[in-house]
Amino acid sequence: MYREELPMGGMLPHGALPDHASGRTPVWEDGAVDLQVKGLCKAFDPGMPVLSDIEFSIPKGQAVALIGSNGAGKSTLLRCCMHLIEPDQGTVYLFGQPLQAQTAKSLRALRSKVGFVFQKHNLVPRLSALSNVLHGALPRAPVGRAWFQGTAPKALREEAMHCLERVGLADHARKRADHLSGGQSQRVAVARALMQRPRFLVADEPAASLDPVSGDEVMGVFAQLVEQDGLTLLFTSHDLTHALRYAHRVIALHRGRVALDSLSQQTDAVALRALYENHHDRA
Ligand SMILES: Nc1ncnc2c1ncn2[C@@H]1O[C@H](COP(=O)(O)OP(=O)(O)OP(=O)(O)O)[C@@H](O)[C@H]1O
Repeated sequence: MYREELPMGGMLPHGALPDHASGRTPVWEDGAVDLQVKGLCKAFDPGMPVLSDIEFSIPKGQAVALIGSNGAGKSTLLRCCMHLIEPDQGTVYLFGQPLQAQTAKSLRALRSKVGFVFQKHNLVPRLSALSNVLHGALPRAPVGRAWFQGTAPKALREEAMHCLERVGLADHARKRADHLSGGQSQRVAVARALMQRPRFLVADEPAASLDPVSGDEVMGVFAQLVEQDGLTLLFTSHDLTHALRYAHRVIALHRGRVALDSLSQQTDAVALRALYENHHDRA
């Protein structure tokens, strides 16, 4: 059902992400686990838990949508998963490594394999799209001011162009970031994340500030990267339709707890929608 509904402008290859409606889901057994969360709890104020007993694992290559209403704890969970903020309890394993046991240097090394994309793309406005993409190489390449004025090594510039091609923006490489549309800017942010050569993409509401067509284009780019490059994807969204369309698996948070997980509950699209809307009504 959802396959025919994809309004992707041809960006998602036919037969790409699994079809919740048909119940056809890939087998994820015995593969590497990129992210494992065990017993995670977080409160910003004493006695006011924002996240309680969160548990899930994401195998390599899986696309997971984290959905929930405002204040459900989605962004806090993403940040705890990458140790951008410290959980109060629980353990997070990234690529099999427990994050709380890492030194600052080894944490940076693990995180360098994760490409982040946020709702606000945070591009440098006066720099070109290509220069913004080059920023993604900074963790692995020597930094130089002149770099961003066009003297980055040829190999890196070619790689950045390739990243722009992947998001359909090679023609806009020389355009200043502040002359791009919101959807184009977000795709440049995805290209910048790709320049990190990530294994895992994490996106916090990447389509929330975009119109529906641009939002679908950005999500289609993510879907293509999952399908073609085998990248793992974790994104938050308020939009159940996006979640069903662009993720293999949907995890819904409700008041800081996992209220449903489409993988463990083997829920089809109709049941998932009903469950989610039921949770919303009770929120
Ligand atoms: N730094 C912080 N200090 C105090 N409270 C915080 C902080 N960050 C988040 N919160 C609180 O934690 C709760 C969950 O917020 P979070 O941003 O994780 O939710 P969300 O599901 O991402 O919401 P939205 O969809 O609106 O972005 C909210 O009540 C929020 O006020």
